[in-house]
Amino acid sequence: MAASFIPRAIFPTLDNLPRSYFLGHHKSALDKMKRLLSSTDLVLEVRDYRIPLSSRNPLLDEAIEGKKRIIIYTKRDLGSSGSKEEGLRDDIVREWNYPDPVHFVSGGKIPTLKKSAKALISSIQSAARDRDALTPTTMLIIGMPNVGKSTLLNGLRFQGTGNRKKAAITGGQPGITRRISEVVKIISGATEAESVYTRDTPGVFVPYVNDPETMLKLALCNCVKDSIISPVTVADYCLFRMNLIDPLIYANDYKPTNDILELLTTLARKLGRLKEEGVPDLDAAAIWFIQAWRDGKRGKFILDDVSPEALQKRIDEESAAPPSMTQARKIWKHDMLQAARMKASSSDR
Ligand SMILES: Nc1nc2c(ncn2[C@@H]2O[C@H](COP(=O)(O)OP(=O)(O)OP(=O)(O)O)[C@@H](O)[C@H]2O)c(=O)[nH]1
Repeated sequence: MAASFIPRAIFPTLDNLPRSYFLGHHKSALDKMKRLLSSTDLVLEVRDYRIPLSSRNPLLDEAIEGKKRIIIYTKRDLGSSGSKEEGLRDDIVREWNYPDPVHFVSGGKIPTLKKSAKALISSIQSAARDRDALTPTTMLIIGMPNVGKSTLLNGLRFQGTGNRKKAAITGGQPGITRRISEVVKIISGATEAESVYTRDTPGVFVPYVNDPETMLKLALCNCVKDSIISPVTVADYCLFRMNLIDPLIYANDYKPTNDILELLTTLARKLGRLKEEGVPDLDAAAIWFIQAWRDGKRGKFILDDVSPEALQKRIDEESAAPPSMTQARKIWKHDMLQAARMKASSSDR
């Protein structure tokens, strides 16, 4: 770390930050998912490796209670720097989820996903064999928005059937999948009873996020649309986290700093992202800065605390008077109105 630079120890509290992203199609997908569960043998719950706690969804936990589940942490390639401690960290995540099997996968593209999907396929086959049934196994792939559900489905299908054609549409923004898909064969068994079929589902967000920092982590990992929280705020959070690891991560863009506006102004000029009369476009520079981290080009690190106590701490926080689903929808509408007003007043200036 640069000798004279002292990173911020805490990030400023942001009381006005939107804390919900619970859309109409999230609610209808959840309702339909619940109806499908009676004919589902196995659930694959997908979470983001960089936010193993924040990408859990208690709503989904509640909906699938009693169902056999395998938990998959995707995007390991974006959160893993290859250090020795990571093995211990992964063990803690496994313990959090015991007795559900846990897999860590890497790769937004089929060839890279192929390797990590192999162990997962064995785990699915083992769960399918345990059913000891004469009919094929049916699964649902569920999780928060943009965690990589559709990508995983395509990768599993290639690994399990040899079919490379995409069965599910994927994309870099949350909400690409809007409806529960038809069933797709992902494992061809020696007999039909040994085959496995799955449905892809739209990402479902939590109704309300108690802790503003959790909302920032979800936004930084792109589980929330970029239009919901100001990109400058998300970039500032990204800078804060980079500084705690090593400010040299962004040495290509700027010298070590705690001042996001200074950094984005320089970056906007460097990238040629200028508005009328040469005014630096800070939002455009912020999105570029965030995206570089999301793509693994500005440091690979995780955002949640992974310690044996962290899961229980999170559950305790979540149980502190959660709003009802109706209240959550109201909060969401209020947050959106507020954000639109702030946007309108800043463009008037
Ligand atoms: N680097 C990397 N990228 C991944 C991985 N898994 C998925 N992605 C990328 O993450 C983005 C989101 O993937 P999707 O599969 O569309 O996510 P989803 O969960 O289906 O998204 P929703 O439509 O919101 O439900 C895409 O750009 C993928 O290429 C991974 O393991 N590593």
